[in-house]
Amino acid sequence: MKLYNKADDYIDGLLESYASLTNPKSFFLNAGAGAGKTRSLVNLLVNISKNNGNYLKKTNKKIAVITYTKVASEEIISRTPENILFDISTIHSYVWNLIKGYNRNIKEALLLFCDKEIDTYISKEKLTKSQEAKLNSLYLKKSELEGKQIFNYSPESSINEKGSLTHSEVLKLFCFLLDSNELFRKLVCYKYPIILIDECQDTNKEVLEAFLKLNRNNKICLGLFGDIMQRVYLDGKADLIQSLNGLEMPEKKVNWRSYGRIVKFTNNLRTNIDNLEQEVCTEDRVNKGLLRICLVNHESPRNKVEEDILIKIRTHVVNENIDSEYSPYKLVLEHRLAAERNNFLKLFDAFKSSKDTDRAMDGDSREHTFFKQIVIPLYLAWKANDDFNLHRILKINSNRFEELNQKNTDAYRILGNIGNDFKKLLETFNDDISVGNVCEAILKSNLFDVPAKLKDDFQEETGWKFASEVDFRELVSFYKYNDGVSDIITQQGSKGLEYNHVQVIIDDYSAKGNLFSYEKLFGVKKKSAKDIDNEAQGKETTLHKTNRLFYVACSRAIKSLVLIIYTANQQRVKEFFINNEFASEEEILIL
Ligand SMILES: Nc1ncnc2c1ncn2[C@@H]1O[C@H](COP(=O)(O)OP(=O)(O)OP(=O)(O)O)[C@@H](O)[C@H]1O
Repeated sequence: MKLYNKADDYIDGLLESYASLTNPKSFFLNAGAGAGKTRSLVNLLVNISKNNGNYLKKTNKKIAVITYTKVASEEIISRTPENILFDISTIHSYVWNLIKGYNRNIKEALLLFCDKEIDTYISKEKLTKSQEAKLNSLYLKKSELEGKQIFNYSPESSINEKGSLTHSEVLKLFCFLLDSNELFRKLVCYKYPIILIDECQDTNKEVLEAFLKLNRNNKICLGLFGDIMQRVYLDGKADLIQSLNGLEMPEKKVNWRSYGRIVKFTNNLRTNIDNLEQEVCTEDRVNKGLLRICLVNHESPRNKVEEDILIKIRTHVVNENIDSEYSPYKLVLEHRLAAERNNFLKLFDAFKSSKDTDRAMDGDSREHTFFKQIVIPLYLAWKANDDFNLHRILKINSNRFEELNQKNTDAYRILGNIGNDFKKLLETFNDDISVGNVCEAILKSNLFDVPAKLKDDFQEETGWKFASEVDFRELVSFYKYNDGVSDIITQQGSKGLEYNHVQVIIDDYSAKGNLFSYEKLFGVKKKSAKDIDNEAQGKETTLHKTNRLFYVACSRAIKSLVLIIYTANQQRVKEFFINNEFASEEEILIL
């Protein structure tokens, strides 16, 4: 039996005592990556269910568990028994379930928000053209609101149906009601005596403040789980630690995810920030784990460099018995870098040309659903010569079979026609077909309902107009990436996940955003005047944000971590790692 680190064994019992229904104590479990925060949260749910399940059922109370993503809620739901006792959801679903139906209050609040905004414009001496336009749109919104009785919202949808509440409105309404409506506040406290929030460092700051205030004035248990070093979204509360007066602050010390070398490296990334130092979980892991830092000239061809690194590290991993195989996950800064490596760059650029790139890229629109549910499976079944699946997809999705349900139909003729149209459709498929050609062929076949935006007038602002000219294979690759099936993921998107082998791709030169700058972090690029100014005022700078993202990405690794850094100054980056004692000479490869 390998000796394991017992330093945190007492934590789950402590949380259980805090989550008492008679003597609740609110807490913030602050712990580094891989410390088992999510595991402690799930254990707490199991304990609550054991200790208070019957009482909660009898009184119709529940435990609220708020996660950052839907995937995280699903993960917790799958690991939790007696789900009936818990409301496990994202913040948007949770707050909407609480406020929906309060139509009169919602209307009053929205009118109030509108009036406040109108007042700020009216009080200005002179308005610019865009401010005038905004003011007019507010008057219009106000008059529409006045005639509205029922408010709708769809938490999971990225498409904002006309007239439905927006994501930020729903959060704002919740905070407003919690603050101003005593009955609503009482209802929340009665229904949810324990409210647990995972990844609280990234929870919307207004909502978190509202919960903290609720906790100060009421007898509930607010349980926060998080790591301030892993705040990667701008919406989170930057001064979280300073606002936790009165909360218990247990800390977990052990890292249950990574091997020793990686734990040492990620600990180093926190020095001078909060000095949180983690311990390795078992004795046999202490001297294990691989770290390599590959410094590459930023003008080098990406594919060739990365292929060479893959071969080199694979040989090392296998020969040194670190693992029997090496298939790393690549963590990149932006979708664009993933597109370059996953063969959908033209499609990415097409989506980038749309008015709302995020929406075009998120894969949630009606057009995306059409492709994902029908067209891609058809194309893949055609490529695989899979007759069974081809006909299955046709049967499930084609509207033409409805004709068979009518009286006195000639089933033989109808099925014959469908078969002919399907055959013609498949004949148009080929390896070089474009997205537009596929849509055209599907429209012509009259077998499926094609969304309006994909019909002949491909609409420009959605990005589909340019996408129509792109090779259909790019769309196939895009959906693989979008569904998380590919081995490339963004650094932000990797939060909460873990992989045996990780390559963090650092390439400021291919990334187009300016929120992060690794070259500044490594001292290759000078800090901007704004950075220096922010620093002097104790405010957050690009360097802080980049360091946190770097920590999140590196701490996903279990057995090996390889940094591939494209830089304008390999020597300077080397000095950064050596001088800070982050890595040794042998761990750095200049390529
Ligand atoms: N006490 C434990 N014993 C064994 N394995 C554990 C223990 N605690 C956590 N783990 C494992 O360690 C890994 C990390 O746990 P978890 O995802 O809960 O950490 P986390 O603190 O939420 O991490 P992060 O903040 O990096 O997302 C998981 O594989 C989990 O199963």
